[in-house]
Order: sequence, then C-alpha cells, then structure tokens
Amino acid sequence: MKEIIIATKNPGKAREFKRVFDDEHFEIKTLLDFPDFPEIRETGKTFEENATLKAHAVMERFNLPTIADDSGLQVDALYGRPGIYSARYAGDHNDAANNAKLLSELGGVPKEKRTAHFVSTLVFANPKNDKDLVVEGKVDGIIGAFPEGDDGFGYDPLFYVPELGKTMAQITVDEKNQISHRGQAIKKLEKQWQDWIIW
Ligand SMILES: O=P(O)(O)OP(=O)(O)OP(=O)(O)OC[C@H]1O[C@@H](n2cnc3c(O)ncnc32)[C@H](O)[C@@H]1O
Ligand SMILES: [Mg+2]
Repeated sequence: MKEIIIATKNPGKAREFKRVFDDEHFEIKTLLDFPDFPEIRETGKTFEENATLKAHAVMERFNLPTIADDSGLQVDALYGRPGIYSARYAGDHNDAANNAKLLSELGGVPKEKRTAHFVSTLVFANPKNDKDLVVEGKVDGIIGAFPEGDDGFGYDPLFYVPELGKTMAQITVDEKNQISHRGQAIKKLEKQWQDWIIW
C-alpha cells in the first residue's frame, strides 16, 4: 500500500480527508500519528503560502507524498477577517472562544449582512515532483445568531448553509465533504493528482 501524509494536527480535518482518501490502495497518516512532530509556524500571508509551508515541512521530514490544507473563515461584515488567522482568532487555538468572539464582533449585525465564506487551499507536495499541485475550494454561508449542531469542528456550528437549512455542524462528514470548501478542493485534487504524481 502506498502511503500519503496529511500535514494536519486538526482532528476534524483529518477525519474529512480520511473519508475520501483512505481505501485499499492508500494508507493515510496525519500528524496526529506523530505527536512529537514539532509545531509548524504558519508565517505566510496567504492560505497558499501557509499550506506550502506545512506541506514541505512534513514532506521533507518523511520523504513521502504530503497534502496540506490551510483554510479559514472570511466574514464580509468583518472585511474578510478572521481569514488566515481563523485558528487563533481569539488567542490560542480554541474553537469555543473563537465562536464566542465571532458572535460578539457580529453583535447587532442583521442576518442579511452576516454573509461569510469558508475557503481552503490544498497543496500536494511530493519528493519526486518539482512543482506542487495547488487547488482551492470555497463555500458560501451565513453566520448564525447562536451555535447549532455538534458535528464538525471550528466555526461549523455558526456556519449556516441556506441551501441545506442547516449549519455545517448539523450534517454528517460525508454530507459536509459534498459541499464544503475542503470537499470541493479535494474533488479538484482527485481529478488531477494521479496523473501528476511521480512515485
Ligand atoms: O494547521 P493544521 O494543523 O492543519 O490545523 P489548523 O486547525 O491550525 O488549521 P488552519 O491553520 O488551516 O486554520 C484553519 C482554521 O479555520 C477554521 N476552519 C477551517 N476549515 C473549517 C471547517 O471546515 N469548519 C469549521 N472551521 C474551519 C478553524 O477554526 C481552523 O482552525
Ligand atoms: Mg494551523
């Protein structure tokens, strides 16, 4: 079986990737399998720069094909914030604190002005390929007035998808992969990566 590493320590992301890539052909590992892997500083100014930093740090350590995701929430009323700083919006990496800060910053903003987008950039790096494969995905939603649902991670309980009449935390991981920013980016990757990779 061929191994692929997903360069993430986020269990929610790891679960979404594994649902798609884990099959009889590939063994999927994430940084959760290597708890001693040092923290990768996300010093880039864009999602692509940060995903590239993560993909290359991990690829160089393990010498294996590596996919990294850098993603975030862009809220129109906040001029695109928290954006690349979504994980640490309220200080340290804490979903409940991030959601509370988001609700407080949007206090008094009416529903029609609470439009937002999840975006994801994936970078696939491979020791034998000179150029990385880069894809993006995006999904539109509305930031709810209070959290709803227990599934997913991060801002999912506040991210209401009008077409579904539900938040991203009220759907299964498979349903989320059908529509989400990450799911759409993964679909683009799936169309391209097997032709690109040099084993
Ligand atoms: O860097 P890794 O280890 O992959 O994990 P991370 O959680 O730090 O990931 P990012 O640096 O890409 O930060 C993305 C943040 O954006 C938010 N986010 C991204 N995708 C999301 C999703 O599908 N649902 C909810 N929140 C999401 C969430 O707060 C994430 O922590
Ligand atoms: Mg991160």
